[in-house]
Amino acid sequence: MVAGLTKTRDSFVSGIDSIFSGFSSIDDDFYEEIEEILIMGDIGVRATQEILENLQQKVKENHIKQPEECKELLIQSIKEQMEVGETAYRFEHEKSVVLVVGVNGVGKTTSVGKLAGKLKAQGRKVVLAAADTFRAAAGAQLEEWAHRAGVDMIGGQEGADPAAVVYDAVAAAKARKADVLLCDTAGRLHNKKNLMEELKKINRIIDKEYPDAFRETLVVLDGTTGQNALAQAKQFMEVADITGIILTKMDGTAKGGIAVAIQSELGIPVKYIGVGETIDDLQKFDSEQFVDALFSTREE
Ligand SMILES: Nc1nc2c(ncn2[C@@H]2O[C@H](COP(=O)(O)OP(=O)(O)OP(=O)(O)O)[C@@H](O)[C@H]2O)c(=O)[nH]1
Repeated sequence: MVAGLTKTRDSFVSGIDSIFSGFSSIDDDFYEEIEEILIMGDIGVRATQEILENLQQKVKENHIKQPEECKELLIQSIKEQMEVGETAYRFEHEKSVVLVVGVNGVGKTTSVGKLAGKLKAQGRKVVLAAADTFRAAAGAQLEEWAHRAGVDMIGGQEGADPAAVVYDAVAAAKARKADVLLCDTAGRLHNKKNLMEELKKINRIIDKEYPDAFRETLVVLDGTTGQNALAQAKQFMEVADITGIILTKMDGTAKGGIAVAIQSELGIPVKYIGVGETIDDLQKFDSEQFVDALFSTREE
């Protein structure tokens, strides 16, 4: 878990450790330094405030006097900020349809491929739907991933109706007795109304043709874009009923704290993080492990 988060961890650990060793008493300056480091790590203003309030309360309750003694309490406060319910991964174990949305370039197709590989490795039968028919290469790219993951893919011609692709894919998933149907859908945000209509149409088809399937809609966000990822998530929430987040490229950023910000601000769990370009580089997002990894000083 530590692997892939090195950049974020390095910026966090050096900053946080210098506060704990650099202050001799717990005062306003001490809390301001912590605040600055959390915000620099892209944890976001709101989450940072909540974490700090929680920390201050813990310091009071436990009659803590020394800054070094605050480190564990800070880790605990961040973990509490990030707690996710047990049911977050229900779709992995049930007959389900997963719609994956996200703008071009964030790593949507790659994430669908990785998720297919992960589910296949867990013994699930997966069918992919290439419902991003807007871009010529998208289908071909997903086909490569289907091959890599060893799963079937249903596609359509460039410019085909994405809902028609989903219709065919639902039929295939039923016929092949698939456990999970993963749909790579379009993510054009410049025309919100069209995108909303497209997603509605896809949802109507699934409701009608596959009513007993559990439903999940994941938005893919590029973790290196920091607060922009948060803004993008908000826009997708306006057009779809988002149930989870895949945060990609976490290996390429020192601002992994964005995971905390997104989850706190939106109230939607980060379910996976991407930490590289290969099929194995998708991890289930475990907030406890994530926070431990951020604060770990272990060598890899
Ligand atoms: N380092 C790193 N690169 C990633 C990760 N996820 C995706 N990428 C890379 O990001 C680039 C874009 O990924 P795609 O999957 O093509 O992105 P997309 O959102 O599907 O975009 P389009 O295919 O253009 O619609 C590719 O070069 C991927 O290899 C990740 O977790 N870490």
